[in-house]
Amino acid sequence: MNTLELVAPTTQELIAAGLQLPIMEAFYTIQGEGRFTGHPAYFIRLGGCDVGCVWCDVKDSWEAAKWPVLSIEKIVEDALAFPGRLAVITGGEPLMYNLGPLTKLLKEKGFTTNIETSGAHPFSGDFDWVCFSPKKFKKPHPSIYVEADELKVVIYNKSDFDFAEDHAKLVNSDCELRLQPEWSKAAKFTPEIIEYVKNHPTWKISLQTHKFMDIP
Ligand SMILES: C[S@@+](CC[C@H](N)C(=O)[O-])C[C@H]1O[C@@H](n2cnc3c(N)ncnc32)[C@H](O)[C@@H]1O
Ligand SMILES: Nc1nc2[nH]cc(C(=O)O)c2c(=O)[nH]1
Ligand code: SF4
Ligand SMILES: [Mg+2]
Repeated sequence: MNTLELVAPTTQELIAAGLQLPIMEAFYTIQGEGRFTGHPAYFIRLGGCDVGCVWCDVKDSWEAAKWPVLSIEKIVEDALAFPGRLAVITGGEPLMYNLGPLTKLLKEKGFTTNIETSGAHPFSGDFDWVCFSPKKFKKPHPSIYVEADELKVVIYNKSDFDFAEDHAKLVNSDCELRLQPEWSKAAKFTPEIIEYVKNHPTWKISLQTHKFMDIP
């Protein structure tokens, strides 16, 4: 006699498959940074990051276990409640997860998909725009360099200009290059970034405009 045993997958297996993901928060706002500054967008912030930037503005996100695990169907259903159809996947570090199923479903439902990533984990997902923000605290995975549409380097100290140039050599020639002042050092570094961009015109400035507008 044949016995057919059906074992339900565990949460860990569903997360590994990218069918469920830990969600710290999701909110409809205005993209504050980079290429799509000013565009209305639905942000999906995944929990979990192992990069450890000393100046990270969302340290609460780091511990994945703190956040509820939702199915990708629920994540996309929640996004559909708002009129905008630009979805930004961020974190935490979103590439800690398999983003294939979530981005496939978002696109099936009519969303344009953008990602904010440090590139510290292997690339996954179907994205219309990849914003790559490399970090000294954990080396990017080599898979990010061909994917990046935008290189957005945070300037926290002087050596970050050289770090930015080193990464500019590694991305595609059509990748947009931006320097973004670290928020707490913005008063000190914004004037230097302005001079740098004027003297190195392949670069542009990105500001965290949502913080000036006092929106999420
Ligand atoms: C919070 S991170 C999440 C996505 C991903 N872990 C990453 O770092 O790209 C989103 C963006 O905010 C930037 N960021 C984080 N903290 C910042 C700060 N204090 N000042 C300026 N930019 C910051 C990151 O470099 C990244 O471009
Ligand atoms: N408005 C707004 N724009 C953003 N662009 C990137 C953000 C992020 O934390 O990934 C972010 C964010 O947290 N809020
Ligand atoms: S990689 Fe992103 S989420 Fe992680 S610590 Fe750095 S800025 Fe924060
Ligand atoms: Mg942010």
